[in-house]
Amino acid sequence: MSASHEDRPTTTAPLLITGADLAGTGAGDLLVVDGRIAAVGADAADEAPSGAQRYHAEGLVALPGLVDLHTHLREPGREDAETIETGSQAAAAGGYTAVLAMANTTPVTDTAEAAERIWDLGQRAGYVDVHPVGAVTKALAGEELAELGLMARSRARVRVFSDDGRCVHDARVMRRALEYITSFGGVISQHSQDPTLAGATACCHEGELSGRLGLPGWPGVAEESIVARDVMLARHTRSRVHVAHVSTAGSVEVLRWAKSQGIDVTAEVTPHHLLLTTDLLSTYDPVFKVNPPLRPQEDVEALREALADGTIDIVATDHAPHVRQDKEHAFIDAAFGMLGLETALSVVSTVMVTEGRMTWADVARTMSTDPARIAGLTDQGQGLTVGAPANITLVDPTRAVVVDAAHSKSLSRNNPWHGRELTGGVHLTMLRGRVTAREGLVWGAGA
Ligand SMILES: NC(=O)N[C@@H](CC(=O)O)C(=O)O
Ligand SMILES: [Zn+2]
Ligand SMILES: [Zn+2]
Repeated sequence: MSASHEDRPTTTAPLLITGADLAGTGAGDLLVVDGRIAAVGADAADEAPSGAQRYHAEGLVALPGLVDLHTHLREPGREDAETIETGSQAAAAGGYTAVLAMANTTPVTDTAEAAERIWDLGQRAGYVDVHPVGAVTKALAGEELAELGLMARSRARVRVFSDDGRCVHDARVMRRALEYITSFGGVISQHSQDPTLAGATACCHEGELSGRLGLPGWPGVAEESIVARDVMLARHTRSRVHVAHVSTAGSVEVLRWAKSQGIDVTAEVTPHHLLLTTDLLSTYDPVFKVNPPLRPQEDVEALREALADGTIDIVATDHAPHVRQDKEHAFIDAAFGMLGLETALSVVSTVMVTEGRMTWADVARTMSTDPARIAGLTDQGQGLTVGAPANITLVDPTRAVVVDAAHSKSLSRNNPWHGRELTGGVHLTMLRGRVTAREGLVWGAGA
């Protein structure tokens, strides 16, 4: 839980963060005054008022606060698995300053009131900004459009709409939704899974292994055919679609083509699809059961390449907490989903930066600025620039991290990274100049 005030750098006074690598552009200083970045780079120290505190960040990387476009917080309805408070704590500990909370709660976030309540609870907790994602269809039933316009015009300013957990399968409904959101610059985030090709029981990549394990398969084409359909619908409607949790090389090919045609499509990949493969299922451990399923190494390689070359725009966690009673079942009956907020940066650091596929500037783009831009956020993702809100994440790029599921801020323990050694970890997170996390301790609005 939270710690005493003494452990927390006070930030009411101006703060000079010295010597950090500024998002991969070289070492410099950051001056934070009144919750904003007041100066950046070599002259920041000259501009610091005499009373400014110093925070020595030599050897660390400073990133703009991370933004997660795909989080499940389970409140309202399943507060035994996660609450807005605990999920926000996990997010802050993981270097995030904003998350988008998916709509598949009970009840579903399909009204302006429901969306405003989530935003308010997030602000009250005060660890990260919690932006509600609005449902595309009422109760995620896939039939009638939800109150998209009312949610957009509400205090919650909803811009991202998704039936995530379910695919908007009816092409006519998807078309209507895409048409509707153009009036306020929204985006539909699609869970691409054709339920007629991969139904509710499909729980494993369809291939040699699914046959051997006797588990119902989920073929890549169930994803790829929806991605292909949706980019054509986006072109037809001159609207904007975002592909959630891309998992196959075939989807990457479709995205590459769609982007070459100027179609307004963006896409995300999860940390688990960048590192874990389907053969982990040979033990039937349900912690590795997720939608879409873990895929073979060829797909993982294609996803890494696509993230590095920009075909896949961003990394999103799909943090999906589940209680033991829902997860610790025979594989076929267990819930889909795995935790991700606290480990995402370490996984990306390990797979993409340490192994030379991306720079820290790419991490800033794929985990902060671009997710914020896709979500239409106005108070996040401006980068480390003068005048921007001081949303800053300090990363120790060489730290050896051994993941321990027991030390999570999440209420749930379905952590597929338990026991793994990763390179690079979050040192400190700051939201509008206020430290929200440092070395695993977290502080909210009330601290
Ligand atoms: N990813 C998952 O396996 N599960 C998600 C839903 C989803 O993202 O499809 C959940 O809500 O648990
Ligand atoms: Zn999904
Ligand atoms: Zn999801």
